[in-house]
Amino acid sequence: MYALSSAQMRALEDRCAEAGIRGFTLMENAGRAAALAINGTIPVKGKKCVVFCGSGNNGGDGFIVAAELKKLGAEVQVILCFDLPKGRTAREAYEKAYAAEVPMVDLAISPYGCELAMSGVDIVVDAIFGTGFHGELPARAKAACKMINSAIAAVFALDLPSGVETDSFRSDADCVRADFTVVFDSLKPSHIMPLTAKLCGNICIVDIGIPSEFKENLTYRYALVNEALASSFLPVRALDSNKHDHGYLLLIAGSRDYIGAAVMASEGAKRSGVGYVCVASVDEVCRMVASKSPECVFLRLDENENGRMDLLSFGRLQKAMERATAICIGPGLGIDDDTRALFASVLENAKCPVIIDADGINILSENINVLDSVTVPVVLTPHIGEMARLLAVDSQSILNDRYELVGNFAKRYGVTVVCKGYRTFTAPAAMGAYMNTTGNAGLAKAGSGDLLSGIIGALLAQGLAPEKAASAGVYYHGKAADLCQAELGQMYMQPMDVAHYLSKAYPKL
Ligand SMILES: NC(=O)C1=CN([C@@H]2O[C@H](COP(=O)(O)OP(=O)(O)OC[C@H]3O[C@@H](n4cnc5c(N)ncnc54)[C@H](OP(=O)(O)O)[C@@H]3O)[C@@H](O)[C@H]2O)[C@@H](O)CC1
Ligand SMILES: [K+]
Repeated sequence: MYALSSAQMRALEDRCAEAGIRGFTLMENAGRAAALAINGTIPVKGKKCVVFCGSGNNGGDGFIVAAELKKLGAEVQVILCFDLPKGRTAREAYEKAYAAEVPMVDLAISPYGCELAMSGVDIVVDAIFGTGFHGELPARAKAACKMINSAIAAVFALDLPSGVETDSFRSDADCVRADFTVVFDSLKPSHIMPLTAKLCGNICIVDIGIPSEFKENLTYRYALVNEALASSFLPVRALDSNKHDHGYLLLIAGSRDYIGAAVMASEGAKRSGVGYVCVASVDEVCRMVASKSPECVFLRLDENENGRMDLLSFGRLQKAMERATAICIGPGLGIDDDTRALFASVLENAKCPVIIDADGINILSENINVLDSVTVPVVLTPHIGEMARLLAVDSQSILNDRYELVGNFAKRYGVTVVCKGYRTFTAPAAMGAYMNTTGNAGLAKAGSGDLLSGIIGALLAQGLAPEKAASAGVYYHGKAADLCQAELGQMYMQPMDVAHYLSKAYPKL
């Protein structure tokens, strides 16, 4: 499911106008559909309803809702938060409510009248601001939002809760906290981003008469990754295919101190459809992976005095790199001069997509500009702490502004970034974000990231575009964790258990 930005919504409105569909027709459709959605949730007949209207088109929708709710038998009042609408379309809507004899009270002139209107209210409709809102709520709107939030009533927001920005995921501290949001035509980015999504309550999307063909060629900026989208990204397995048709993942992972990372990454990879998993590592790691995954092939590299891969082995690695259709580097690698040089050589010589995880990310953050000379697609899978290191800021700054910071980083370096954490999201090199909908706190354990990098690596190796491999990988990793949690519980579950549940998570092809 995709979301449209406020600019895209405006462009659609313009396109409708060019096609002879009046703004007022869309507004009437929106208001009627919203009134029906409200009545479908809580039958309004005999109920006391208050509609807070702003002076823009969101307010215009509010006037239509007020007239429609009255028709449905509700006892309705409008609270005018600002001056009467100046725009022609919203003015027409106001006149409709006036003609329907909906009582109106002005917040600036009669605060007491507004309090009276709100006493014993059952349903509140928030039509103060919609997609036009930006910045901070003006004082009068703050007062209105406080009245809405303190009412013991069901709160329905029209399009967006007032005080929530459409595209930036910022919201005013006093914004409306809705129980339900009636969304017009399409989701907007803030409906799906976790911090603002929780302000919307339950979401109901209604058709307002914008022809669907107008949306066919839009470049979507934000996508909510659900089963339908994730499964549409998965590779198709031809009936007559053989192992060579399904890719060759070269997994450069592990060291004497971090043997398990390669075990988990290879487990994720081999359970995700790839034809070959080749593990390149020191002898002890190869032995351990072989004992768990006899299906893998191995490239044993010399071990240096720190128990890490020795740069002198790089010649042998290069041969495997020629064959690889994707490379995953980083899990359990450790950091020293050899692994730094090994990492730099892999980036320099890779001819296929590369996924960089864990210590690969830590090495990269020492000199992020090496990405400027990389010509193959790159996927990075940092958690918040690693992302902070990549951006050289503190973790709290990332948490405050993660979509913008990570999105700008992905664009600046031309890489796909999987920013891991609560509601992991994937920022492609182009623009926007894929918001994940699966996963739980049982994944907050060492090894989960290794498993994920193996899964994404396997999907990349099968030829998926980086943002599709990353967002589908994150989705099925999270779905497997949700299935695992349901049977084993968050305390007990381990990444290797999650790998087992991939069998139930992936669609049966
Ligand atoms: N797209 C469609 O097809 C359809 C859309 N419809 C409806 O239109 C809604 C969008 O309407 P809208 O553009 O008039 O903006 P709205 O949210 O009512 O705000 C009003 C004005 O407030 C202003 N403003 C902003 N921030 C402010 C601040 N901090 N403090 C003070 N003022 C501030 C800002 O003016 P600005 O400051 O930018 O000059 C803005 O223009 C949309 O959500 C949906 O409900 C439907 O009718 C059906 C068809
Ligand atoms: K609103």
